[in-house]
Amino acid sequence: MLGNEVPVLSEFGDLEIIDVSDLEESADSRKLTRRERAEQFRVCKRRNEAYATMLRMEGVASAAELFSQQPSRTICIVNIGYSAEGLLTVQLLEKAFSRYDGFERVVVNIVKPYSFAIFHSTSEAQSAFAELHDKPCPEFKNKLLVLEYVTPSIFAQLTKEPIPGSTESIAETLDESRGLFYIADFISEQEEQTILAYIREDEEREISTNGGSDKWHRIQERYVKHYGHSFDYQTKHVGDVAKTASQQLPLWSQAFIERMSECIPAHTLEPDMLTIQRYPPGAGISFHVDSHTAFTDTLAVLSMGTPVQMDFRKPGAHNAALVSLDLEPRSLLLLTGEARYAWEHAIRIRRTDLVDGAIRERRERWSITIRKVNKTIECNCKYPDLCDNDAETVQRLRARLEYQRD
Ligand SMILES: O=C(O)CCC(=O)C(=O)O
Ligand SMILES: [Fe+2]
Repeated sequence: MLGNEVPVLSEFGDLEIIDVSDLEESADSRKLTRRERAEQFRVCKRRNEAYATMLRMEGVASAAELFSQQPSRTICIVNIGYSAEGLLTVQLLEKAFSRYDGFERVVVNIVKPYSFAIFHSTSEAQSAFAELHDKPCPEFKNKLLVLEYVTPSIFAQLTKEPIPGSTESIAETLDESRGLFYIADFISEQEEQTILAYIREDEEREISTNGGSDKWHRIQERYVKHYGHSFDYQTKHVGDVAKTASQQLPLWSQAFIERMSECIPAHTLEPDMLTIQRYPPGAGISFHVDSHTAFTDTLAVLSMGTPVQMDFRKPGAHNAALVSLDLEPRSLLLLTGEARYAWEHAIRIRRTDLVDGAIRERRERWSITIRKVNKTIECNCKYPDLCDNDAETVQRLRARLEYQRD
């Protein structure tokens, strides 16, 4: 068991992020076997990431702004929050902390991968801290808990507590007036089955004609396949043509693309790129805005299989408000204008969604995203927060385009 041998990463003043490669040289790690050392690297890396995520989400540059050097009755669990365990997180944390005298409650916010445990008194919190910090926690598969004392007044969720999964804290809404269109039952069940059968058929054909390999690419836990153009996940722009399943959109997509245009004529898309994504249960896509300079205004997402919750947030805001939208199978989502350019969207990586107070298990989901490539690689939107028009990578892509034109 590694226990206390794992280096402590948080130093006051500034957060000290340990370079995991330094561990190789440390006297302690030399006594460990290769396997133990690999495990130590992994734990250390995860811990670095947990601190960095918390700083980023709270919008602060240094750990000293978040954590208190003095013990307090409120403990932050830096590396456990609402995530893959979904609502269970609350119960598991309660189980872990309620073993100690003076435990009052845990606070978990559905948007945050960290959480808080509150005790009646500072001395009771200190006893729990001493027992739990940096120790394997049986409730979380023996993960080492990373704890810090905090002053509650600086965390919005400790002063005003949203119920996990509730939408009460939403300060803004997204609707048609802001460019979000949601059309339930855009295709019928029969059409959904037909499209899924075409997807399977294409895969079988690829395997038989490509010496046993298909055109799916794995991105984190999900699988993607591109038609028309491929996508480069580094540059967030059009990628290598060899990575497409075909340079044409599939024939079977024509009918629903036409229907899309009829549905909302003002947002006719004339798409030249189609991406199929397959999400096994628990998979998701992290918060992002589809590059402004890579694609034109309207983005369309057709959902199939199991329903899933999509979250939207405005970037940069301290304790960003979240808007959640349930994407039902067979629905079509259109993101245009403000909803497309000024909000980030994500599908959280977790196995359950909380919908109307009930836990819903996720099963397999497919989505088809339809876009038009922005040939100029330029954007002059009025939403600069998320605009990549001036990004160095984009300037380089534009320069290359001009060079090719000359
Ligand atoms: O799969 C989805 O529903 C959304 C996918 C998405 O946001 C994207 O590919 O940019
Ligand atoms: Fe997206």
